[in-house]
Amino acid sequence: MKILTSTQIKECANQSIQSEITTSLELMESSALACFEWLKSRYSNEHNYYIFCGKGNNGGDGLALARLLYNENFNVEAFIIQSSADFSEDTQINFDKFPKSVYFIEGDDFEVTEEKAIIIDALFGTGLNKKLKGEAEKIVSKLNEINAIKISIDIPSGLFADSLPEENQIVFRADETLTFEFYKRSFLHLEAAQYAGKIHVLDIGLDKNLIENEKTDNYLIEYSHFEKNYKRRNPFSNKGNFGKAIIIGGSYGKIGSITLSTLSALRVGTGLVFTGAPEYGSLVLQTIAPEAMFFSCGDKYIEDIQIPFENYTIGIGPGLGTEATTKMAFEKMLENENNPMVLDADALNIISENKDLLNLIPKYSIITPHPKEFERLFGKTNSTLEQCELARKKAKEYEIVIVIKGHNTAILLPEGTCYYNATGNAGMAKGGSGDVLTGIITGLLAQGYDSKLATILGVYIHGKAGDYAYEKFSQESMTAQGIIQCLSDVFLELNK
Ligand SMILES: NC(=O)C1=CN([C@@H]2O[C@H](COP(=O)(O)OP(=O)(O)OC[C@H]3O[C@@H](n4cnc5c(N)ncnc54)[C@H](O)[C@@H]3O)[C@@H](O)[C@H]2O)[C@@H](O)CC1
Ligand SMILES: Nc1ncnc2c1ncn2[C@@H]1O[C@H](COP(=O)(O)OP(=O)(O)O)[C@@H](O)[C@H]1O
Ligand SMILES: [K+]
Repeated sequence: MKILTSTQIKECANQSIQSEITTSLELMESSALACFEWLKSRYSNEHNYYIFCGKGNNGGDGLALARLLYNENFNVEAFIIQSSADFSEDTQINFDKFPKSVYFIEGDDFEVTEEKAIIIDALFGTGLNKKLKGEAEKIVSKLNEINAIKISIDIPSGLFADSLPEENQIVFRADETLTFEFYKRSFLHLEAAQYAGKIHVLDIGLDKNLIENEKTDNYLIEYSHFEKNYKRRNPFSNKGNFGKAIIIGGSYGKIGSITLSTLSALRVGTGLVFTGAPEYGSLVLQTIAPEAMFFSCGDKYIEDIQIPFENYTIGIGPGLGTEATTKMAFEKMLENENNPMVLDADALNIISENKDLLNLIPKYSIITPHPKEFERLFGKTNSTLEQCELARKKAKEYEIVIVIKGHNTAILLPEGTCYYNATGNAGMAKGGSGDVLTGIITGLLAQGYDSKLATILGVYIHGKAGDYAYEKFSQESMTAQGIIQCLSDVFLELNK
């Protein structure tokens, strides 16, 4: 899914209107209708709906929604922010059409009975031009204190689509946001996402051809991406058709991480998986992952990396350690390899201590830092959006794929595009989840997916398996091994 800026979204709406595909009033009605249908499918008319509206078009959506709810006998009260601004043209029409009287409010002079209350935030949408202050700030502050179900229309009031809020900025805190046609980019960054709650993208009937023509460098990964690019297994194939993944890592006390990566590479369909680890780990690896082959790279730590065959894809880093001999072995390996590989964890920590090594990373390799590892590699930034933009620059500069892991993992490609992921959950915020991702991406790369696809599909599958593990085991009880187990659910779904 494309992620467009608020200006582009407005442009799409304007063009739909100019080409007489729709009128602005019809767009408002269809937005309100989409919200109404969504609400109706989830909440009964036992609730009391308190709809807070501004005088712009976001408020118009709110007033049209209030009318639709009222006409179907829902309990609705509409509140309108008292301000010197006039209603926008369409909002005035919807204000006139609302059959009930409304409350004009200033500051905190309004009451909401908390029991069974649903607060709908239609104060400001994408037309907000600066931070909330004065009366608007007071209203939102009070709404944030009320104990009720809170739903924002299009975007939480006080938030911008294309930039992030500062600390202490007043923003409506929604449980759910009903956003129109596109994810706003800010929803994919922690600092803003905390205000938006669960995001639901509603179709309001904007012309899909116009959307198709809009240019962007930011996308959200969707299931269709996976469906379209997934390579089905030919019935006549043999193990030689599905690549050789070489997983390298592990050290004394950290054999578990390389075992997880090995199991993950096996579970995404790789033809042959080899694990290069210290001798110390061979028994564990051969017992837990008997399908993989083992080659020794040292005693307790990795000291020398000699890969005993050709045509392979390396994934290196989990549990690798940063012993002096390991660093040397790693550097030597980087000097000798030319094919794209996956670099994670300690492989990145070693590079952080010697930035010249960045230049040795083979083109189109994939690095998978979490935000702290990214910071150690490329420096501090003031926000996750700035970090993402720095990653875009670095991905271009070194011609590598950078995966910044987190709730909404961001993938930055050498050509300058960013793909965000929305699968996964907080049950994955545990040691070992990242090792699974390394194994998945290495396995896909080994099977002949190019670096871009291996990463996009890998990150998506990893989160999706995490979501299945959540259903099966709960967020608390799921483990990295549970994620690996649930990879089969993802592939079964795909093969249905
Ligand atoms: N473009 C689209 O595709 C569509 C947009 N719609 C709705 O329209 C919204 C955008 O509407 P508008 O552009 O009218 O803008 P908004 O309704 O977001 O806000 C504009 C109003 O807020 C006031 N305002 C702006 N910044 C303020 C601030 N910091 N403090 C106090 N007042 C402030 C302005 O004076 C104006 O009255 C969207 O978020 C969406 O809800 C939908 O109705 C239909 C389709
Ligand atoms: N709250 C969350 N929501 C979604 N995914 C998450 C969340 N927390 C962690 N993850 C995912 O789990 C993985 C954690 O990786 P990482 O931080 O390297 O952990 P480790 O090194 O312990 O395995 C990443 O892929 C990340 O995207
Ligand atoms: K809003």
